[in-house]
Amino acid sequence: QHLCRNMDHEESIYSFADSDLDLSFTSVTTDRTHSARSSLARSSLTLSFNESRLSTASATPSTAVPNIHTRPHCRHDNPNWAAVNAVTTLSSDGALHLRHLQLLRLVGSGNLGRVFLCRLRDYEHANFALKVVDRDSLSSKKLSHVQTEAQILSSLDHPFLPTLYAHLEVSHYTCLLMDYCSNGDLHSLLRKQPHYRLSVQAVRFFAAEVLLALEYLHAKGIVYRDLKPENILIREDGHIMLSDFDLCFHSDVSPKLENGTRIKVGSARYGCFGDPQVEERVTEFVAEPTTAFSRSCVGTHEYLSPELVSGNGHGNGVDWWAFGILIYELLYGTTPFKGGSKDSTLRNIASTKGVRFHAAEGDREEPGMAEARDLIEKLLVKDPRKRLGCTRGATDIKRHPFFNGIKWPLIRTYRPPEVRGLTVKRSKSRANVSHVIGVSSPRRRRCLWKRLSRLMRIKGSKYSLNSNSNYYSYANHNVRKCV
Ligand SMILES: Nc1ncnc2c1ncn2[C@@H]1O[C@H](COP(=O)(O)OP(=O)(O)OP(=O)(O)O)[C@@H](O)[C@H]1O
Repeated sequence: QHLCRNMDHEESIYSFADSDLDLSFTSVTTDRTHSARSSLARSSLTLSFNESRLSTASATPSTAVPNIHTRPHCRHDNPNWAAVNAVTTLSSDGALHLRHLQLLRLVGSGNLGRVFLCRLRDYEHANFALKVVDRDSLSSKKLSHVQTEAQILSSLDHPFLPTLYAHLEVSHYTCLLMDYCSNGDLHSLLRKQPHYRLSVQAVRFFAAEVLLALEYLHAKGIVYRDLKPENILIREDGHIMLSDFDLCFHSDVSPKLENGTRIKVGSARYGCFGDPQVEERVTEFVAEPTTAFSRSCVGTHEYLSPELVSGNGHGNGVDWWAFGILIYELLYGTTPFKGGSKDSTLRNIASTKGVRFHAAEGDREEPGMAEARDLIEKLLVKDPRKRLGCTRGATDIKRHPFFNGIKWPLIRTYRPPEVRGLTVKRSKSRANVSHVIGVSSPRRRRCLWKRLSRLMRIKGSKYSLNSNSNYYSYANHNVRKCV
């Protein structure tokens, strides 16, 4: 074992070579800031009736095979890629090895493995998360989950999903190098809020980002099946990253362009700020895995949909149900069908009783709550055939009044809401903005905002905009036609 330990500010830093490995890391300190997942985190269950999983990829050998996932997420403005590329350029076989990594601390452990904060040697500014799975300690079923996760991770390219920088198979360990989320998970953040509740504006922000992540997964035919606040990590910049793909299943999807959908738009005569709404027929892209089917009962009790509980088979609708539960929990601090025990929770879900909203006494109705309740009711429809999202996916959900005003392509540039316990670092990197809106430099961005502000002044608006404005400034004022 080649571990060199360097105690620095009570932080253990480990550098190691690939040979003679012991990655049990029993002596590594745990992250105290986020203490990984809170002890109240709910664990996922897996009960297989007739497993239909992704075909599993064969293990990648540890050496001599380039294990870097350079495809499509390789953007020059991502400092993590720059660091990985620099290291692998100097590596004799062009591959990344464990010896290139420095483990800083343990950030959490789950069913399958442990996750460490780490850096590449000599690249102090690029933080990564390394998920280490000891394959020898896992059942064949859990091993298939690891392979599912690795396979899905390697196919993702979305700002609200993890980038897999490298996949290492070393001895009996599988190591996945991903983006590190310094703000912990949404479940821990929720527990820091009064009554475990977030404001409507904060919920709208997080839900909108989760919706985009689910939309992307579904467009690839991936049904996620484990949506819950514990699996929504928060990056350094306050934007989300959905994690934990071991319970996903894969299905075919046939993307379609649908003509003739009627949507309400601001009238051209009134420009950005016109109240009168006119209807317009639009062509929409719909990519929803409506034929997805699995019988495995997987997920987390409080988030299981009725069709999952019944065990007669389920499809894409389980994610839209869970999305409804998520919005409910973020707003109300608890889940709607929770009972005194796991069994009674499952009974409540399976019963014909609909969702009920528990307002705490003395609660003032926040603007947006009525829309939120309406959306929740439409998502928590027990019959998946009638549930919002099940036929046309996120396309229909995005149009719900709860999300009114959100400029979906710009959401990556919105400033995250101010939430107790959330420390947001404004990224100076261009990657922060260019991924979605294609504005390639801060200078160009400033120009865009200047032009936008000028345009708004011309239109006689009393509102001013700047690139740091919080997203709900946009949400409240319809600037649709201006951008
Ligand atoms: N990229 C990351 N950045 C920061 N923390 C992370 C990251 N990935 C995972 N974690 C934390 O590490 C812990 C375990 O991670 P994860 O849930 O992926 O492991 P797992 O073994 O798949 O767990 P599960 O039991 O949910 O299947 C969690 O507390 C999670 O919040």
